[in-house]
Amino acid sequence: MSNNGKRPRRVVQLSDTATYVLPYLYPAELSAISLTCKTLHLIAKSVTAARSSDACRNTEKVPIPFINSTADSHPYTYFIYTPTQVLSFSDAPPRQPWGSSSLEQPDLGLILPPTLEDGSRCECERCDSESVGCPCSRQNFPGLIWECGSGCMCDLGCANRVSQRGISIRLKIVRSQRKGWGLHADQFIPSGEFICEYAGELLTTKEARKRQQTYDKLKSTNKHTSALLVVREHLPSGNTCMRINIDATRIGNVARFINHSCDGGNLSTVLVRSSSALLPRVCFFASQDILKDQELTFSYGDSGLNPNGSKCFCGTGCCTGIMPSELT
Ligand SMILES: C[S@@+](CC[C@H](N)C(=O)[O-])C[C@H]1O[C@@H](n2cnc3c(N)ncnc32)[C@H](O)[C@@H]1O
Repeated sequence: MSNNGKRPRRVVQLSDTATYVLPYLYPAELSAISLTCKTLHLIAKSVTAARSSDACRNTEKVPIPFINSTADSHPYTYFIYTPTQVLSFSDAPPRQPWGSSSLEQPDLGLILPPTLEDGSRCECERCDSESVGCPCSRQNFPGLIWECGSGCMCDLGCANRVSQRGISIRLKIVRSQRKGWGLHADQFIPSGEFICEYAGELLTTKEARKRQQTYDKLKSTNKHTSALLVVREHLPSGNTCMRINIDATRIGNVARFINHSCDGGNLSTVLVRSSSALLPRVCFFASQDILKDQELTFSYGDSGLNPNGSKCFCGTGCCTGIMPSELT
């Protein structure tokens, strides 16, 4: 026996440990550590290559790469990936290695029991014919869709769960000089196709206002873009409006890269409600046929609301020249 009769010690290589630890680092930490030695430099380089090859960190059905052929050399934008909405983190969000989207949060789809409506029956092909209260039997309105959810008898294969299966169309995140990153089609997308959810941290209005103020200050440095979306749902009574604040700046999905277009763009924003879920999810569907390489855009709102907003470069015939921004 070697090592004076003791059990041989496992030699932990620097490269083994670094390969495990470096994917957790923020970009500034990664670049600092890559300066320390050749081994760490090579590992940091491979982490950067993995990050820029798939913004979704291997968690969606298809990779969504960053593509930058402008003069600046940003290989990617760093954010924590979540495929769906999460409750807000008051402190810094947890670190996340590439290839993981778990944020250890309660399942927002299970907050409320399903609302049962007497006599309503599920009509989708997967649900049990005896199930009641299934959203299949509810009426969709413009801008609102009812989908089956965890309160139904069906599984994710149900035809009435289109927006719950993640992203399956080919997309890419392309950098432009004036608008920064933008989400583009990497295949033909027919009108009506589900694109993706607007995933991010769900904020109270108080927190949303606080963060918007911080983002507005940071924006003046020209180095920071934020992705705080405010959507209002008009409740059936007609008198009440529910405000949903989703911040994808620190934690989100690729919807955070969708730029504004004054002509309304080629995406429609739809609220999707499902059984057992307290809050609707904000989802994007193609509002027209979209060609490969075309940029995906939607209207952020009415630019007349904030005449001091920043410059718009949507390039459409009806461009107002000013980006809409939420007056919080
Ligand atoms: C939700 S982010 C979209 C992704 C962003 N372009 C990026 O690089 O991360 C919103 C920001 O993108 C930029 N942006 C979006 N649409 C734009 C437009 N039509 N013209 C100029 N800038 C735009 C603005 O800086 C805005 O604050």
